[in-house]
Amino acid sequence: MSRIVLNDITTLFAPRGKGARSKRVADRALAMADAGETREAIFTATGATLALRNVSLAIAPGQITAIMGLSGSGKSTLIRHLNRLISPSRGQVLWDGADILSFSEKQLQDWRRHHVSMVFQGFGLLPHRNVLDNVAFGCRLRGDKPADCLSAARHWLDRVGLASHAQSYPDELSGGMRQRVGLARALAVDTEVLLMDEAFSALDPLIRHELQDQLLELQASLNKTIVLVTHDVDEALRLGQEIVLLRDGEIVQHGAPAELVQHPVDDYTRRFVQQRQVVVTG
Ligand SMILES: Nc1ncnc2c1ncn2[C@@H]1O[C@H](COP(=O)(O)OP(=O)(O)OP(=O)(O)O)[C@@H](O)[C@H]1O
Repeated sequence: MSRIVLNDITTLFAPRGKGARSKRVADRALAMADAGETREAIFTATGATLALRNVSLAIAPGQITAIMGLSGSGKSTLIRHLNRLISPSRGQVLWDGADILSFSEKQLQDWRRHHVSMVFQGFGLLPHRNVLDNVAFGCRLRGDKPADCLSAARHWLDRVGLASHAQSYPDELSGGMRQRVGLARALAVDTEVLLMDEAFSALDPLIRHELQDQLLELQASLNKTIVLVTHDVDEALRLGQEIVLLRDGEIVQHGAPAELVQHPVDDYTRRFVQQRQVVVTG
């Protein structure tokens, strides 16, 4: 059963402003969204961007879910709801049935440290700490014993093929190596859920491919719940066991890769998956 569920999420980014005015704008934009107005119409009338509209999604446990869609379709906004980096204007984000939007700051911090980690596109490494300390960082932050964190860090550095670079600093590594460090750091925290926002996008195609293979190899034994955002249809189809296709903030289709390829629900989905080069069977 899914531990993490988005329940009818609608998210607006209102123009900067204060108090009553800002609330009036948000209410008007929500009313327009409910009336089925387009994003453009809502933006023109209110200045608010409708990033997600009525998104409901149960994340498959122990599998890789790939969120794909064009630029601006709402992918990053969606994944950031899963660890409450962004809160919706309306709707619920449930963890084992409890709404994480009602968590206190302390509960939220504890929950993130124990259950959900994130790998970013920009690597997010600490420049003044060596690779080993960077990998151990999330585990240390959680308050685990330093020796345990270092031992986990060594283990994961070894698994991503960077054991010999433990004492290097981030600026001494290539982009691909830095992303491996980011991945090792997320794995060293050993959370059940791993969020990856365009984690491989900045890398050149060959290295990207290599890292995708590495992720698949690791996942074969880890069986983590992984949610990854990508605008690259090949990456989504290679890695995802479940694919969620977004358009203009709405889920157009959600299913297994073969389902999207063989039974696209509309022309948009068909055109999207037709760009692929990978072979999808099943
Ligand atoms: N902080 C923000 N303030 C205002 N608008 C925002 C903010 N973040 C995102 N948006 C808008 O919300 C919409 C969805 O953005 P989002 O970043 O989720 O899309 P995306 O699919 O991840 O795009 P990309 O692939 O280009 O990163 C876009 O129209 C974007 O301009």
